[in-house]
Amino acid sequence: MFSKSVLRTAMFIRSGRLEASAGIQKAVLSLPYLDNQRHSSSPAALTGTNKLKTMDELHGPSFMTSLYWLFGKGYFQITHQMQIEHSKIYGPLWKSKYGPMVIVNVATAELIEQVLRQEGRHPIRTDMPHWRGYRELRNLAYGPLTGMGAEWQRIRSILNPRMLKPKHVSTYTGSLNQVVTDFIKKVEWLRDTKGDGVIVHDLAGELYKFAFEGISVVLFETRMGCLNENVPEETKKFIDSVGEMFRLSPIIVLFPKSLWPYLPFWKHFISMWDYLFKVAQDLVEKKMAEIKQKVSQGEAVEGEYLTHLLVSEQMSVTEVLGSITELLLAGVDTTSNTISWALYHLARQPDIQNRLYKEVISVCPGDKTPTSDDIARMPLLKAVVKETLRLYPVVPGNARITVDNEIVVGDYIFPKNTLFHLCHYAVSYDEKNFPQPHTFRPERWLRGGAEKQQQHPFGSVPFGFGIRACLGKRVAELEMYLALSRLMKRFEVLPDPSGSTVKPITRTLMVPATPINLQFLDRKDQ
Ligand code: HEM
Repeated sequence: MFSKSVLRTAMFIRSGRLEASAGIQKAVLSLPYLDNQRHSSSPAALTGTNKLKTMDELHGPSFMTSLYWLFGKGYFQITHQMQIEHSKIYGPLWKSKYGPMVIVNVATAELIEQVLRQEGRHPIRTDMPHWRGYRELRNLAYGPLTGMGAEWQRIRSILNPRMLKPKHVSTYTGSLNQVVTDFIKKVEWLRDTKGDGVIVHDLAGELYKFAFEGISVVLFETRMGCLNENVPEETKKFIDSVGEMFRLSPIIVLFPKSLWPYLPFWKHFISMWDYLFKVAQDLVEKKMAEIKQKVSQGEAVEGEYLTHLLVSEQMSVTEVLGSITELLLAGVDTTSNTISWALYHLARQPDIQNRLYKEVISVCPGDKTPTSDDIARMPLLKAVVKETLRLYPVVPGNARITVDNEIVVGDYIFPKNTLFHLCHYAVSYDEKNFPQPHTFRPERWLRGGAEKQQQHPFGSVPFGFGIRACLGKRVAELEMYLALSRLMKRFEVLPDPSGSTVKPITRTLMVPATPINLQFLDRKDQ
């Protein structure tokens, strides 16, 4: 099950034919599966050299060539496609230069596994100077997205249990199901009042409000009214601010920090962050007032995520605010876009949709709403989500900086602080990993299938891997499973009659380039 090339490299180091530093030896030799494997040659040996190459020897586009690809050839918004094109030109490992920044691109499942398995104790995605810069400017705390080092680890250890432990996550099912009920009503209303009785326009936009309501109910135990007929102004502004912040982020980071204050959009970027923190601050303050009131009346203080964080006093209020803001930010268009893409494909493949419908009604007949136990008995539903995330990895290219030690990747040795760009998108479209890679085929994920057994475990890792992996994975999955299963039960989903297709673009995250419009017909038995 583990990558052959990691093993080959590791075996090679072990055989003593390689001059690697003690740090690398330790990192690679600590791989748990090393002793079980027998491979005779390393990638270096395969190329006929016993010496690892250095980063200087790695080829790839110059700064000017990269700029030409981004802005001349128009790949700026489709950098995920650029991964595929560049891997065809340069092979699975290449170096891109962006001014003073050098990025090592990694584009096979084996090599991605190698990078991730050699991570140190405190992995870093990127140093996010612009996001961290805002927090420094306003004297705010870093959250799980922007935190680093031991401080990040401390925050994660406090945030993790109630986000990732199945016994805690399953307690969110009831409130999430209420949000799904309201979303179904909203779909009916939108279709009947604005879509000639059949169409819901801009489904991703509507699901964004659903996801915002869903994550708010988990974090704050509060309904935000995002699914009301008239969405509160504050929510609309929050949505716009997240969008603007994500749009400006990749542009700002291209400039040196000293120039940021002079950029025409820097003030706008700051004001967007101000608004995001303000919304979170209002919610935290509201919750604190509720807790104080309960305490003063001698009542027991019980509640979900935010209450737990505030009451347990493991974090200061400023730290709670920093983390909650980042959870809100990370937890909305990730899930909403995935649900949108899943419905987009199910609408185009009625056979899969019908099988899914049958699976759902056999586990949850009549009016029964699904529980986490029910979801466990819906393998096709899970496969649909996995396949959607393979085709549209929300984070199509993830970054990693190796802070703790030098690492060996393929035939190369990289120094500390190398910035890797893990090309997940290119890998999930590699037909060696996924035959017919452009086709939506959930069955490739079903257990027992021949294809499943051949898949490389790092072929599609949409939530990341290791201790820095997604904090909201379990909540996101629960939310997506509940929404999709109940939508399937209630509606037959068909494509937009205009026949328009939707492509993804990358705006920090991968999002639909144009609105997704779908028809929602009542199931005959409803
Ligand atoms: C379909 C839904 C989602 C996908 C595909 C997704 C994917 C990811 C990925 C790929 C990462 C980076 C992992 C790494 O670097 O190895 C990440 C990080 C993160 N995600 Fe998610 N995510 C989703 C939903 C959510 C939700 C709902 C939340 C909040 C409740 C959330 C909170 C976070 C946070 C806080 C981090 C940063 C963790 C850290 O750096 O320690 N995500 N996510």
